[in-house]
Amino acid sequence: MQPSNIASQVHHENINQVFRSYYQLTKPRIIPLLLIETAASMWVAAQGHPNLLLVLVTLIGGWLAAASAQVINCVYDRDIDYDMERTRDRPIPSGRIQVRDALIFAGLLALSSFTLLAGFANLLAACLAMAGIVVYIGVYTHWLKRSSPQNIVIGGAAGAIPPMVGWAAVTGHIGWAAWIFFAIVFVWTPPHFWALAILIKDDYAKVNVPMLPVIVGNEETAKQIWLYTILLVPVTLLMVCPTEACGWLYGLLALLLGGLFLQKAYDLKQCPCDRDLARGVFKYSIFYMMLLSAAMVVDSLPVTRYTVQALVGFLGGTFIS
Ligand code: HEM
Ligand SMILES: CC(C)=CCC/C(C)=C/CC/C(C)=C/COP(=O)(O)OP(=O)(O)O
Repeated sequence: MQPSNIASQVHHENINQVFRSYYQLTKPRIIPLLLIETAASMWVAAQGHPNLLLVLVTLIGGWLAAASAQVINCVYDRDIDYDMERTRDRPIPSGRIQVRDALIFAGLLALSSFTLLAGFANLLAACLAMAGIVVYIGVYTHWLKRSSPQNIVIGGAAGAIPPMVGWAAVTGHIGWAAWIFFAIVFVWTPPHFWALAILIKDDYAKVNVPMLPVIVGNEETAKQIWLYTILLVPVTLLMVCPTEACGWLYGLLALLLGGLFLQKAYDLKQCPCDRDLARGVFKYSIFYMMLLSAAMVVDSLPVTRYTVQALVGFLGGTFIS
């Protein structure tokens, strides 16, 4: 190969590496679920037919805001990320990205998110996305993560904001159903995170981050996971009654998915040191939120509503006659 070709190949690989590092800084694997919730909320708010261009714009705006929040979190936590095995290879602790560059990147992401949402959705959606960044950084990362075992209970409010962004983008206000979707994610977050925290508590203990299992042990954490899961099921049903934002198909699926969640959380409560059970609850929590969101979308579609109505009418008629 010619020296000039080798130089150009090396140059391309370096550029790819830089892009990859900035992408990695946004903790990209977490964001899709936040966007799935945002989209589901938009489908429910628009009763099954949201403007698809608005959905696209809102998801891009939501992605930019969540990415900005994660980049600032990576800057703030670079000291502990360096000390934890799991996070040592992140772009800042491994020296691939400088703090100043990361902050500029985060600023540009937040600015693009605000501009896009304010310009093409509405100001409320844009402000809510910015509130998500403020709560995640101010309340969770700065205030509570290193000082309280309840850090993710209160700080988890940040992760519950995306459905509100979606609702606001469609309706221009925050309705009751949007608050209930917020509550669903809020109550779901402790089982989601504490199950994982049982698995990685040694890492957190090493850097003095008081995650619940580090402070109270696996048994009490598993009990708390169980209690939050019990609370989660009725909260999901509030979307059906009294708000009537979702129909009975969603209600049925929410019960089914919630029942499985309860089963897994109960098994973990019985054997709090079983790492496979903890991993099972963590993985299921993600699957659960995806399917619950999908259930909201399917339920909101006009075709589903007609079919369920017809079916209820038919069964009712058969039953009466
Ligand atoms: C304060 C609240 C939360 C905390 C502390 C938390 C913490 C974590 C942590 C530490 C991981 C492992 C990530 C890694 O190894 O890099 C994780 C994974 C994940 N989280 Fe959360 N989480 C929270 C809320 C949420 C919310 C609201 C969502 C979305 C609705 C979410 C979705 C996910 C997903 C999808 C993964 C799996 C990513 C993968 O495939 O590796 N999390 N979470
Ligand atoms: C609307 C909007 C902008 C919302 C943003 C909400 C958001 C980014 C939620 C993510 C929560 C999360 C994955 C925390 C990871 O905890 P950690 O950072 O303590 O995990 P670590 O131990 O892996 O660093």
